[in-house]
Amino acid sequence: MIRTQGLTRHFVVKKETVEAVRGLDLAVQRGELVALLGPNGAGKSTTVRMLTTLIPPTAGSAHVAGFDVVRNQGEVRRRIGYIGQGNGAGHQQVGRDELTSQGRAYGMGRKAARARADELISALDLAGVADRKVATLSGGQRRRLDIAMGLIHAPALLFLDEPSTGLDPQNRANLQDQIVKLRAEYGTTIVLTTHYLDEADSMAERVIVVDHGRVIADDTPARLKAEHAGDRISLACGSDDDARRASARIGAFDGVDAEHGRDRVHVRAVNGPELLPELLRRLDADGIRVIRAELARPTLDDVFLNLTGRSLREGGAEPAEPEPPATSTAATTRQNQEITA
Ligand SMILES: Nc1ncnc2c1ncn2[C@@H]1O[C@H](COP(=O)(O)OP(=O)(O)OP(=O)(O)O)[C@@H](O)[C@H]1O
Repeated sequence: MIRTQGLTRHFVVKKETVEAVRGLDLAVQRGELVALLGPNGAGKSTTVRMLTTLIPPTAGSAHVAGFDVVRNQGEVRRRIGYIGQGNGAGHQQVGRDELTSQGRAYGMGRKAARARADELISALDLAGVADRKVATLSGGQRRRLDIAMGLIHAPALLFLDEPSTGLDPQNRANLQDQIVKLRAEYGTTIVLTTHYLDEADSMAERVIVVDHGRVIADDTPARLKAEHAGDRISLACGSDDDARRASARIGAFDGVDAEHGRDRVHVRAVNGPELLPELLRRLDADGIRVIRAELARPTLDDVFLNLTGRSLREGGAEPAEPEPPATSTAATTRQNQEITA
């Protein structure tokens, strides 16, 4: 559905070149729900704007729905829907009329446009508000109307640029449910950009992590977390000596990293839920006292932190916190230093 090769976009601002997107190679298959995840300024919107023909690439190429985004703009536009960051519907218009007009603008007959508007109003739970002026709708309702506008011509591919930015958590969760339902109902391929980690994690089958205009990881959320982050186990031991012995014992496990600092042991592994009871049994058998054990499953933020050394918090990537002093008993890797960060 999407194929790009070396897709690049520069902007010149006051004689300085901003390399917004640097040589992106992407492939999205029909029916996928893909999230482009990255901090502010990573190049997500610029990528989507090139894929939707709104701006031309500086270099490289992109085929969307089978057509070149530069040579066949019209063909691409007919086959895609695009919901940008601003609201698309006119505020003084009635939602249902806006939808019908949008359908007419895509060349649909009056009857067909009305029928499609009715269908989307029902699919997006807008029945109670579709006959009100857009200005009177809540942020979440307006965003759903935007999505209906983008789907009016039944595109095979829908781009959503930051669909839930500005919505409160409840409206955000509702919108995410609606998008997943729509996708199941219509089989639309969906590419969304987000800097909400939970949004990418819960909705997308595939997350493409973008940083400084480049793809730095591309996989399912589960595999990204298993490969680039792992589970973290934190043990509070009965004494500093217990922690030192525990760390040495755990560090000998295959594929497990352990560090200790005072009476604590920090462990990193891929199979935390299965490993933790086993660790506790072995430490107990060795007479090592563990007072408290905590298990933390990884997030996509941990993935980003491991890949870049920065944290992808809502609103931007920040430098990681300085690490507390720790002594490693396993092979020291950058990842296991970050366990304690
Ligand atoms: N029209 C423009 N003129 C100049 N610079 C631009 C323009 N559009 C984007 N940029 C710059 O390109 C870089 C990438 O911006 P882009 O909007 O693609 O990032 P983003 O990942 O979508 O960020 P956000 O999450 O904040 O929307 C940024 O440094 C931005 O300032």
